[in-house]
Amino acid sequence: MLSIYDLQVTYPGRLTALNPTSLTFDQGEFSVLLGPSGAGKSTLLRCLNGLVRPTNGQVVSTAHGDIHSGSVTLRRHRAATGMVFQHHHLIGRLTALANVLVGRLGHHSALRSLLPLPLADRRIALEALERVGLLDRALTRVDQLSGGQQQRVGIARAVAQQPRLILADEPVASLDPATAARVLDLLRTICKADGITAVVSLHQVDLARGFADRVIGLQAGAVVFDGTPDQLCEASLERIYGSRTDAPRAVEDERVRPRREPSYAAQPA
Ligand SMILES: Nc1ncnc2c1ncn2[C@@H]1O[C@H](COP(=O)(O)OP(=O)(O)OP(=O)(O)O)[C@@H](O)[C@H]1O
Repeated sequence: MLSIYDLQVTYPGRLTALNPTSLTFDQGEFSVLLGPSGAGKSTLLRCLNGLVRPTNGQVVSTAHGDIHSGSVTLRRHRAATGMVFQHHHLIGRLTALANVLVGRLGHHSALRSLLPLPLADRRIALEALERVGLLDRALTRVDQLSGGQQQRVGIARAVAQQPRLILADEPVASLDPATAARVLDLLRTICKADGITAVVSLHQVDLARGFADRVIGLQAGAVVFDGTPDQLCEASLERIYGSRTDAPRAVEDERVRPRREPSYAAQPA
């Protein structure tokens, strides 16, 4: 569905945030990126939607080929890619519905999106809000919603985009453990129902174990683990986090979903 080949990112100042890396993300796969701060998780995610242009290597989607082969290709790839951020990136003074409608803008020309969007877009946005359980809050300003509700609006906005790919950068980092598990469960459920490929960066190992089909561990800009959650043992965590004591503490909450059988085979490291 989406592959990266020898992808490398060196930022100005010559800091290499991502060493040459090759990975393939299969259609419908729910992958979690783990790694300590500065390991390169955000850089990898931002490369996947073309927000960061790699120093070397390629990002190739089945639908569009090399995403940097032209501005139209990049625009199409981005239109098919939903983003979910830690701090939501919502407009607080606007309603939940207005924020979700932002997800529809990529389906229209810049000129057309200056006009009110068609009713069909409003229907899609309302359906997305219904799927995240917030239809009754459609006309509430998002700055009057809780953090968990705001993140569900962020997910609805990505879903309303009708994407093939969702990239989520620490989507539950600002939430309490129980809310974090519920929001992640919702994201996974929607991705699985719609066959959306998801790449999600997390700091909580337990959530990765509970929700991922595949875990990719990064350390200092290199992939040091690539496998199923079952394969994520103490030694793997040590490779990712450097030492056992550096690994984020387990989330002790019975509402964290129990591990299910992984639906995807381990990828080669
Ligand atoms: N725009 C930038 N310019 C220069 N250096 C950058 C830039 N963005 C990130 N970096 C550096 O690249 C490295 C990887 O950063 P990145 O944000 O990808 O890590 P991360 O794993 O997402 O970290 P965190 O978990 O703290 O968000 C870090 O050393 C960071 O300081």
